[in-house]
Amino acid sequence: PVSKKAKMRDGGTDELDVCQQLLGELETHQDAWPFLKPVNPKSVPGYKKVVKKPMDLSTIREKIANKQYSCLESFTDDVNLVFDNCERFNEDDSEIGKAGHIMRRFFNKRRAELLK
Ligand SMILES: CO[C@H](O)CCc1ccc(O)cc1
Repeated sequence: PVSKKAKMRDGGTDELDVCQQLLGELETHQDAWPFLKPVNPKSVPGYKKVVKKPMDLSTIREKIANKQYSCLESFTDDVNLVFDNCERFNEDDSEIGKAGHIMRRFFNKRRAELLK
């Protein structure tokens, strides 16, 4: 049987490449500014209580570097967590709320394009 290792990249783009490509595009998007670094719970009243699992793009970058994602799905779960947290804490028509919706739509579109 094909070993797990043997399934690894053969010059083709494996799932890790897709994660790194998508993360790079999210980090450089003009509306990424609310999501680049962890929210400082000391500077945002209520955030620590409301948002049970904080997540941001720099933490996702670190998790990729530490090989903490087993597949594109586990990476996608963390990206969605960023935008789900944003919806919980921000009105849809606020500056940050609007940025979250734009970024989520962009991610879903680019992920579909890269997987085609
Ligand atoms: C991704 O940003 C977080 O949802 C925090 C948003 C926020 C930060 C400070 C404020 O005064 C209001 C909202």
